[in-house]
Amino acid sequence: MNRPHIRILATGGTIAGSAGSALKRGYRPGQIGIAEMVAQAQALGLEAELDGHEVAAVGSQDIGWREWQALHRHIADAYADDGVDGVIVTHGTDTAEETAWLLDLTRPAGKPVVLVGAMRPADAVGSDGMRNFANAVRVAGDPDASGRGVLVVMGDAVFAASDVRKSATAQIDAFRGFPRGPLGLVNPASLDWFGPPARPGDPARFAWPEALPRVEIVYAHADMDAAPVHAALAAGSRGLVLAGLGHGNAPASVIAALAEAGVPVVRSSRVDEGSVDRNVELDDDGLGFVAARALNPQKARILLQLLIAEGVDEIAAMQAAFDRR
Ligand SMILES: NC(=O)C[C@H](N)C(=O)O
Repeated sequence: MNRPHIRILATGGTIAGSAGSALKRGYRPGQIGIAEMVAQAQALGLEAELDGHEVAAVGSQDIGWREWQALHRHIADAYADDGVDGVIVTHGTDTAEETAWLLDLTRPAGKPVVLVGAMRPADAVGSDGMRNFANAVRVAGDPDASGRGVLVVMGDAVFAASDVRKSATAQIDAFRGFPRGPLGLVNPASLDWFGPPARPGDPARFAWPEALPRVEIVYAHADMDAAPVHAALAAGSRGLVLAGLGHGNAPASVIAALAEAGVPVVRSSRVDEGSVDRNVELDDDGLGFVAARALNPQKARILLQLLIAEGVDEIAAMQAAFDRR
């Protein structure tokens, strides 16, 4: 079999991070250039041809619209290039789930697109970066990875963009999938999928938007008032996501302010696990809210931004998009 040709799009993150000493805790993300990373990977003898582009060199806390536009364009170029079999995006782990989900919603489920990061910088004792990278090469080069949407490879597991979430601040095993766990397990020598691709041949769900509208997340807590809702609206938010208590709840004064906000409101939860469903403790039909279902607040925000950008304004149509995920 021919060796797959994989395009690496580098954005920085801890996978390219350096502390300057194996024993230092402090480090800076995005220090190792793509040429060096590709050379290190090739020295492992991976069965793939790699070419690299540096899209950015930042911690993913600084990733946003500019980098997303560039990634989307580079991935479209890779799709159009018959010589490229798959794409890897090296990315910080803090916002990997948001980038993966945005790309997943705006790209057809064709050639594999795999995000990969690391929890420890490249020069740390027991660094996970090169192992995760070698795993990502195995996934991106596997024809069976296509038709699964954008994937995230971390900690020897492969996750779907819709499910993946960072759920630990520092452990190597920081990523989980909800409601589905991993789609497969991977190591540098082997890859096992737990089922066939769910979306073979699926087109993109959304066209790439000209801009993303401002959507704020309101984080709920005990003894809260409606000031954050008013502040978000004053800042020009065109939609709101509630990172709610439990099943997407908030104190009565906050719910009243959300119902009167005059912009679409999606109820999600600050709790890490479980779905937020319609009309359970709150009358979503009467209040005009959308239930985020299994999407966490940061991913609900991206979906709401795309819906608003596309001109969708009916609550039922928005709810249908969240029901489908
Ligand atoms: N582990 C990491 O990659 C964290 C880093 N702050 C980033 O997201 O870029």
